[in-house]
Amino acid sequence: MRTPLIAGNWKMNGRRGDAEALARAVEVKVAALSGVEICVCPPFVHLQAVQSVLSGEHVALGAQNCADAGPGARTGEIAAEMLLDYGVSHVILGHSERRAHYGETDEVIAARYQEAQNAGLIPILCVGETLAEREADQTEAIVGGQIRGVTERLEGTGLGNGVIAYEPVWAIGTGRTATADQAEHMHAFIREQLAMLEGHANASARRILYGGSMKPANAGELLAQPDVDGGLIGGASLDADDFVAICAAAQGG
Ligand SMILES: O=C[C@H](O)COP(=O)(O)O
Repeated sequence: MRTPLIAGNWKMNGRRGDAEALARAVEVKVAALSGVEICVCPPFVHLQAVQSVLSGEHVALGAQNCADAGPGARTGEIAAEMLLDYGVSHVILGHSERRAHYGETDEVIAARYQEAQNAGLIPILCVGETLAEREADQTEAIVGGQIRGVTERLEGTGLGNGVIAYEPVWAIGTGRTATADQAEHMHAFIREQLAMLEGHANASARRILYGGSMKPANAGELLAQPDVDGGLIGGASLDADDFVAICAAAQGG
């Protein structure tokens, strides 16, 4: 039984006051929900402000990245263990925006994943193909390569307690979501790949989230798919009502 996880990726949005207000609204509105884990991932500089308005009972706190090495000479980076001081439990890694704008490779993403695991954080590893790759019939090759490219570099614990997020790049922030069939096909494919890498028991226990223009209007159908175990939500996570409606759709899903 996989408990669904809905994670809000606030990306690089909002000033401190906006972050506090959004977190406060989410905290109040999700209190009545059950059977779903909920996490919000504000920008680093707002982690403390958001932590201060969350009770810790209903909404977990996530970061949007962590460093590929321990504390030391890494200007501009945040070490995984530093996040622990702010009550952070989850960390998004390998988001397509990080891959595209900052050149993050599977190698560096694996190093970040290892650091996150060593600090006791729950990594949310993002994978997904671009539109050109999909149109060239390369979707499975790309996504399978991303999964292997990180998993095969991890020591000892493998993926551990991590979560996978399938995010087709062409669906991110575009309003064009994958159909429920497209999402389920790729989630089942990812689970097959995981089974080969870490065995059936681990693969069937691992949560695989969908991300890419998930909204209240399409969340129910996507989350009803057997291999879709939650969502990584961008735009809709900036509106408390929309985000909570998606969380409600995931209850018991
Ligand atoms: O991390 C979240 C994804 O990039 C999805 O963003 P979106 O919901 O705005 O399409």
